[in-house]
Order: sequence, then structure tokens, then C-alpha cells
Amino acid sequence: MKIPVIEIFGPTIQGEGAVIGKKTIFIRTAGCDYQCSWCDSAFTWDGSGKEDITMMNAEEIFRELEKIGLDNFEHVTISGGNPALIKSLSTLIRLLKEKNFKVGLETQGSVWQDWMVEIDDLTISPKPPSSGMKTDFDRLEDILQLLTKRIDNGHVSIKVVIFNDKDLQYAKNVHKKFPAVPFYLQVGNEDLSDESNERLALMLIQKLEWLVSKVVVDPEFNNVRVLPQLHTLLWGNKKGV
Ligand SMILES: C[S@@+](CC[C@H](N)C(=O)[O-])C[C@H]1O[C@@H](n2cnc3c(N)ncnc32)[C@H](O)[C@@H]1O
Ligand SMILES: Nc1nc2[nH]cc(C(=O)O)c2c(=O)[nH]1
Ligand code: SF4
Ligand SMILES: [Mg+2]
Repeated sequence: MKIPVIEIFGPTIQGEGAVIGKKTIFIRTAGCDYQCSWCDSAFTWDGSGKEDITMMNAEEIFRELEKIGLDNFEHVTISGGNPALIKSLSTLIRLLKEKNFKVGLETQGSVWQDWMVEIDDLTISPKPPSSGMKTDFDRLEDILQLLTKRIDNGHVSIKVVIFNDKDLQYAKNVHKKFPAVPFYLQVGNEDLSDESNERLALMLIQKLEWLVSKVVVDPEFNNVRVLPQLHTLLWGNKKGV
């Protein structure tokens, strides 16, 4: 079964969430069931990247990973778009595990796939009000229920991107509903077209300060972690890093 791949890049570092800083290679799949207003990867679903989509099977993807990564990586991150739309990722995940790679995956928690229980670092990233999307909490609850064992074993985290106070309130609700799941607040990047890395980095650091200032005074956030997107601080809005 073929997988719609829009980019493969790395080795780089995971810039977000629970395994921030980890050396990894990214596979980005095309297509999403959401259209977040601030999506930093809108080319995966808005048609602007359609020339870059290649239908690849697991072996072809693996050969490409070996070509760009040589023996210089042990971890592979699958993102998108929403990779959870693609049932046939199971073959790729199996192949990667057979070859002793650890596998991370980023999804918003709108769609379940049985292969989610095979992922070493699974990030579920429900979308706050600023995205313009509406969370189906029944669905999210079902998905996290199916992942109970994986959560207990430290393979799952929740990450909510924050742009404003309403988003923080939303994040608080999510954290309250799922207190056993490691919880990350991530600074939102509002300026997806800024070409000055210095200006963008300064703005993101200021947003990080704001987010930290909110968290440190709020007892309902005693057990969360606050992070920037490290890759955006380093490389700005550059694609494929
Ligand atoms: C591009 S998405 C792809 C995976 C999946 N669709 C999702 O949203 O989780 C990867 C991560 O980037 C985050 N993200 C997207 N746009 C962002 C932005 N402008 N600022 C900060 N994080 C962003 C998403 O919330 C998600 O956690
Ligand atoms: N370095 C780096 N880290 C990331 N973490 C999540 C990413 C994504 O777009 O899903 C991403 C990305 O695009 N680059
Ligand atoms: S769910 Fe993820 S890929 Fe889809 S639009 Fe939102 S941020 Fe972008
Ligand atoms: Mg990204």
C-alpha cells in the first residue's frame, strides 16, 4: 500500500514536545482532516504542495531514509498533515521497528489507528480555539482510552499550542480531563511569513515569557511543561528542518 509523502528531511532534531532535542529524521505525509488557521505546514493540505507529493511504499521510504541519513540516525518521526488518516502506515512502522529504529508520530487526536500502540513517542495535539477547529472530545477520550497502557509506559504525551488566554483555558480543560498524560504547552508561532530569523526568535521568546508567566501563577498548571518550538528558534520559518 502506498503512502502519500510530501517531504522527508533530516537528520535534524525534534524541535517540539516530549522528545525535544532528540536527533531524528522526519517523514511528512500529505493530507489533513483539519485546516488550522495558523498551521505551519498548510502546504500538506491546501494544494500548494501537491507537486511534491509522492506515493511511496514502506520499502521505498526506508531506502530514502537510508540515503539521506546513512547510519546517522536511530529515530524517525512521522508528521503531516495528519498521518492518522493513513491506515497503511502500519507497514512502514513495522519495518522501522524491525530495523530497530524508534518511531515518533505527531497527530491531533481526531482519528484512531491500531498502529498507534506501536509508536514509541506519540504526540497527541488537540487544537485550541485560536485554530478555528472544534475538538470532538468523545473521540479524543476514546483514543486516549485505547492508549491507556501506552500512557502508563511513557509512550504518549499531549501538546497544546497556545496563542492567547482562551487557548490556555482550553488547555486547562484538556489537562483536567486527562491528568495522567504528560502535558506540554507550546508557544504558537503567529508569524509564518517572517523571513527575519532574529526578529521571529525575539518575538517567540517574548511569547514564551508570557506563557511561563501565566503558568507559574496557576495551581492548575503545576504539572505541565512549557516549551518553544526549538527548530523555529534556530531556523525560523524555513521548511524541511
Ligand atoms: C504541523 S502539525 C502535524 C501533525 C498534526 N496534524 C498535528 O497538528 O498535531 C505538527 C505540530 O505543529 C504544531 N503547529 C502547527 N502550526 C503551528 C504554529 N503556527 N505554531 C506552533 N505550533 C504549530 C501543531 O499543533 C502540531 O503539534
Ligand atoms: N525540527 C522539527 N521538529 C518538529 N517537530 C514537529 C514538527 C512538525 O512539523 O510536525 C517538526 C518540524 O517540522 N521540524
Ligand atoms: S491538524 Fe496539524 S497539519 Fe492539520 S491543519 Fe492543524 S496543525 Fe496543520
Ligand atoms: Mg512543524
